[in-house]
Amino acid sequence: MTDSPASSLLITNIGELMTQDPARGADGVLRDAAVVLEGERIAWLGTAAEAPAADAVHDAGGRAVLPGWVDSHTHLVFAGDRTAEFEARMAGQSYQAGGIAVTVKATRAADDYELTRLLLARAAEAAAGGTTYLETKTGYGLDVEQEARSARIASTVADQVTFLGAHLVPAGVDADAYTDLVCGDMLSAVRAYVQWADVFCERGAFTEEQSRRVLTACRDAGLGLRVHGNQLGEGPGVALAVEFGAASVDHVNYLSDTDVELLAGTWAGWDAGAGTGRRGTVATCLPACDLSTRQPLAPGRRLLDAGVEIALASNCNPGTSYTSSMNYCVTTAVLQMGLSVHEAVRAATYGGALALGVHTGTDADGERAVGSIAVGHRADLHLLNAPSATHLAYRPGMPLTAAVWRAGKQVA
Ligand SMILES: N=CN[C@@H](CCC(=O)O)C(=O)O
Ligand SMILES: [Zn+2]
Repeated sequence: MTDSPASSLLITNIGELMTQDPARGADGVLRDAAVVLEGERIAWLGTAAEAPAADAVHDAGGRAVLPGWVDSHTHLVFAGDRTAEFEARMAGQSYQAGGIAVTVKATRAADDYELTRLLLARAAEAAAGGTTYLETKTGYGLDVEQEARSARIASTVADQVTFLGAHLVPAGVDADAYTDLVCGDMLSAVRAYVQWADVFCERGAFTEEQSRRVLTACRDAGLGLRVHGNQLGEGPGVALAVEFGAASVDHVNYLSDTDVELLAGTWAGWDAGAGTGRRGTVATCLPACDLSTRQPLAPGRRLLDAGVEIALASNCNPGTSYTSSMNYCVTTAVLQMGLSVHEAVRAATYGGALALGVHTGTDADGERAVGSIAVGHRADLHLLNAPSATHLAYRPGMPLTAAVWRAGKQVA
């Protein structure tokens, strides 16, 4: 059952409130805590004994509350299914970028109503799993009209939208001519609907030179930049992302020492403890994708130890990662990537917000910071069916999401 919207809501009797607010120091955890939501924002937090009165009360029953997940990398605007490709992969075939074409065909064939319905269902599934802030991408249209349609539909559902016309060169099309199209008419057609641009810089997708052209054109058009890089082997993706000052480079499975040094260099002016200073390029790790493609897990531990800020995201898409479960990503990061629970939750909340530039302050639209629990931030909260966040790793696969508030409204 969902609460009806109240002007203020006190969530009290919280056993562990993991704020992920850097201003509270390395731990940022409050015990026996309470939070007051007022409209869309967090109005107060502190110990339950000191909580002010509110219009309504929700008893957390001693359970844990975290910031809602910030899923900073998804591809949710698609139709069709790639089960056969997944089965072939489980039987030993390797992932090839060319599989994207199967989804492009199905997506082009779906009408607006169907594509919107599918996207809404996926966004609802993500919210039910604790995701309160969602980025999604185009990239299954791959012509001017279809990319613009994907961007328009995505913008009606997702919090932020990324233009990924440079996902794959369609069969039978000259790669350089297609790159020109991405940088020209396609970019103009999507521009009104997107905040970011991305390029799949990988063998079988876009070369370094083509990626550079896409990033230059999109930067000149005023878009923030992100890169799909170093997913299937070492390559120029990370270096390009750093050169262009991209907000994030995603996948990062195969990193040279130089790649790690380059990423770490972007964070030289950042105080991770305080969450202040000059933001660098986030390394976004996608563990569900790594498992589904049987790639080595991204070296999250190595990146953190080098001083790189990381994010965890689902990469929900029909080819390499058909799940939006951020609980699963966090579980995997702890059990298999060597992150502590606190580090994994941070990467899936504050880290995602950093990767999308919404970790602090307000943006031009007056949107509030997400990914951490602090006064004035958007009231995005995830109540676990467990006394602590540790249970996400301790009880893998269990249904631990008890309730979710997005912008102050209970959505699960
Ligand atoms: N790597 C490129 N793009 C997606 C996969 C897209 C697909 O295979 O449909 C990814 O992030 O894994
Ligand atoms: Zn992706």
